[in-house]
Amino acid sequence: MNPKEWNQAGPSRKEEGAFPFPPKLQVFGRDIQKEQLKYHQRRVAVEKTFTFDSSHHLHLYEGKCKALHGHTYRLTVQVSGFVNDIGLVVDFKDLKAMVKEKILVPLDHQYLNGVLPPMNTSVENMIVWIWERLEEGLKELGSPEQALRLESLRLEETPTSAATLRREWMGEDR
Ligand SMILES: Nc1nc2c(c(=O)[nH]1)N=C([C@H](O)[C@H](O)COP(=O)(O)OP(=O)(O)OP(=O)(O)O)CN2
Repeated sequence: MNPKEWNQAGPSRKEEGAFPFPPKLQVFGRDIQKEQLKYHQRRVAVEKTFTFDSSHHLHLYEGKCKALHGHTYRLTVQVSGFVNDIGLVVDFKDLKAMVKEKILVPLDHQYLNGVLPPMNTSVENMIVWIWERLEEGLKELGSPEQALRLESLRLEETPTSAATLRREWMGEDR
């Protein structure tokens, strides 16, 4: 039985080994209208994780990290906002392009002490620099009504060591 015949057979088919198949595919404009694509008017957060490989070393630090070494960093970016007409806060594809331009291109396969502003290249310092860059990049995404904002970042240096930054902390002086 081909898929078309199966569709016509509908859900009443009860043969041995049969599996449920949608009786018909939803057709835009007939079964669902544009106004229905946006289900709610709530703020929702989406997350995407990226990796980049970089070398670095720490100053005034007694331990193995004072020597030049490398990490595969994992960066998780959380963005919140109101969904657009088709039910997306931000297209993951657009978020990826922005993070690539602002963070991955400058940092991936680079010597962090050489490409970041003068600072110790700890995850605590790096995550604030990353926040500033992403907040700038987010201005180019979404519409004003969506009110997109960066909610949190997590930067993992190793599988067991990470820093977290939250939006509310960026407003704190100490
Ligand atoms: N608070 C911080 N401490 C350390 C940082 C940092 O950014 N912030 N960075 C380092 C080093 O870069 C080091 O590579 C990572 O440290 P560590 O977690 O100790 O690495 P290990 O591979 O030894 O991790 P284990 O899972 O414990 O083996 C040092 N400190």
